[in-house]
Amino acid sequence: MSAVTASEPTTAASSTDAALSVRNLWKIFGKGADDVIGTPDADLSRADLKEKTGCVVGVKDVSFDVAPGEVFVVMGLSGSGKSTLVRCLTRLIEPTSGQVVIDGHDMTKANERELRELRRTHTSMVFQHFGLLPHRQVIDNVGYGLEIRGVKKKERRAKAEEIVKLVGLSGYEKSYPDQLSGGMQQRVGLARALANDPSLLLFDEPFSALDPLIRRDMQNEVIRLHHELGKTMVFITHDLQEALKLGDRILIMRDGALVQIGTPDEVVGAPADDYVKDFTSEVPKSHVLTLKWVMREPRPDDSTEGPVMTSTTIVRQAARAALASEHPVRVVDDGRLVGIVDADAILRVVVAEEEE
Ligand SMILES: Nc1ncnc2c1ncn2[C@@H]1O[C@H](COP(=O)(O)OP(=O)(O)OP(=O)(O)O)[C@@H](O)[C@H]1O
Repeated sequence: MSAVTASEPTTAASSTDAALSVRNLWKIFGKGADDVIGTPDADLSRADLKEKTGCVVGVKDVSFDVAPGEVFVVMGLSGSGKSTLVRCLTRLIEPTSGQVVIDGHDMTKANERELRELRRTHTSMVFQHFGLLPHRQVIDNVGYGLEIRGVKKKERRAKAEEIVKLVGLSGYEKSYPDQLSGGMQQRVGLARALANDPSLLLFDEPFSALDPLIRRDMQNEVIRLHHELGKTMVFITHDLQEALKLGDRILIMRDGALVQIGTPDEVVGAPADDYVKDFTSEVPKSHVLTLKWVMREPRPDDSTEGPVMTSTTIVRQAARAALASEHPVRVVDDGRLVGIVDADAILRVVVAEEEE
């Protein structure tokens, strides 16, 4: 693409104001795991390390920050380390080394008691297999976390009822989990996570077991809840479409290591390597790429009469107006002309898509 792609990779929050800050996180499974980090063995590939020491790398020296209110997606193939990573954040799996800070609290330094408290008050997790209590009604499943925290029954009920309504389960308060469909059970899972009012919501492939249509509904539900509540979310998935749909930014993992972090359009527009390129090859580019990826430098002889759009406009949304105009699109950010998009540039993205 003859595009002006000059832009800094999206900046994450600096570690001081981040909702979640992860530094040099490692998880190595197996005997002698503690002795690997800091030695040349740590640089071996996952397969070579396993052959030499019997240890398996789950997470390999991963660092990133998540900004407050951000939806941060972690994706990768099966075995790439996503579940291990998300479990290390709250030390459901004990990291081998590294630092995890949630809302200014160093999870990795906390003692057992502090850790339990931090988990309860700052995080909630939504699992693939719901993890609901079968002998409890919906309302009591939703209020369970509050009960553990010692919240009085009346207050618990009121909060649970409010959240049940929020996730669209009104009328099902007295149902038991096995009386609900998979999608509804996962709504209960979501409600239970939200009832704790965590600052960080963790999702571990929550919709993987659902039918495609229900899955789409639930993704939309997450988007809606995010708009309403603005919670910081870390969302694990192996599905790129899901990652692109939900993520403000996406972290791509392979063999435990971080391969790329970027916004959806960065991952699709400038894949870091062939692994990411393979993932993104099937993605309809016009649905993800923004004008930033197809614009060229302005020239003095450019028409000043074309439609004006921002560089973050998705190509598909720009296409109709761009193609209907006799003049090229003027890309203007903060009152400044930053680029020009010719009809050709739009067509190249759309046509390339049809050829794939
Ligand atoms: N308890 C364990 N002991 C040894 N190896 C483990 C353990 N748990 C995970 N692993 C290994 O760590 C690597 C990462 O696994 P993990 O489950 O985190 O990947 P994933 O990306 O979440 O995969 P999936 O999508 O299949 O759940 C894999 O090679 C796995 O076999």
